[in-house]
Amino acid sequence: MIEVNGLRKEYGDFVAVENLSFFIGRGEIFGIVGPNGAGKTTTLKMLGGLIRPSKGSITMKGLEMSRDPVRIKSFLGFLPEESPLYEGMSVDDYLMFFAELYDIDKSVARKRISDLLFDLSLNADGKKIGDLSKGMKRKVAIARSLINDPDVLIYDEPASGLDPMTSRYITDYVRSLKKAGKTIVFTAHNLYQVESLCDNILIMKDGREVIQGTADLIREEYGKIQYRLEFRVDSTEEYDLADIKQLNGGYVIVTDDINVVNNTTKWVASRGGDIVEMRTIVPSLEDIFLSIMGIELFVD
Ligand SMILES: Nc1ncnc2c1ncn2[C@@H]1O[C@H](COP(=O)(O)OP(=O)(O)OP(=O)(O)O)[C@@H](O)[C@H]1O
Repeated sequence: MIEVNGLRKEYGDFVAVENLSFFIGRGEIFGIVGPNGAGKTTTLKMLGGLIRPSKGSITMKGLEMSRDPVRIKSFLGFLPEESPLYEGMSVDDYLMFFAELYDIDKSVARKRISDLLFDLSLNADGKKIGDLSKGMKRKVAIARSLINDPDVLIYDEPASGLDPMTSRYITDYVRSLKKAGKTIVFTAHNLYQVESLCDNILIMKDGREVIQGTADLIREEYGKIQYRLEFRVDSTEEYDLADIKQLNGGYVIVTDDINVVNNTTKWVASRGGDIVEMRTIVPSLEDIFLSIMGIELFVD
């Protein structure tokens, strides 16, 4: 459904996205995660045809974005990170306004709007958009992204910054959109959300791919079982088996090598020290993500 090859985006001298390639099958959910500034929004904007890549190609349903942007946009639904809404309009008028932009027949639009409001549990009671809660505004933006009944949805952090209930609701709603056959690309900061929703995940850092694949593949590649050994000895001056950290008057090592654990245990015993605790840790996707980002885990 979507094929991206060698995508690059420069802003002046700054390269925001570099050599990104991926493939998304019909009806799949593809999640892009990465720290602030990783290039996620820039990537989505290129996918949405809002900005032009400096290099590389985007193909959707066999159409090339650089050649057929208008045709592609007719089957796209784009949800920006922050959606400017017309605050003075009612929800119905606002959605009808966008339906008209898409040239949708009035009676079809009316039915679609009423279905969307029902599906999203969005009862605005005739209020102006400006008077709605943050979660309701997000739902209005989602409804707008669906007004043309698109096949492909590009959602920038659809559920972030919302209360847990609305966030959960939107996550479940995205899942139901997949069931309805939509292909979805979205960015998120919440790794649990990504893992629960996505068929494939792309982790980005500094504009580049770190890894992509299923959550299981990422776990296999980066999520080796870790051993955490905490011990006490008088001095670690002669210890050179692993990186060592001081903690609570003792020492800790974290390693994926069981031999290091065994040899450290022997070394501690030979120095007359004590093992305080030995445990194994199966990293979650969140742990893997943080460790890819260079954050040291499991030491404390
Ligand atoms: N119009 C622009 N001009 C110059 N630099 C830009 C522009 N838009 C984005 N950037 C830079 O490109 C980099 C990637 O930005 P982008 O918004 O794509 O990151 P992101 O991964 O979406 O971050 P966040 O999680 O904070 O939304 C950042 O360093 C950003 O400052």
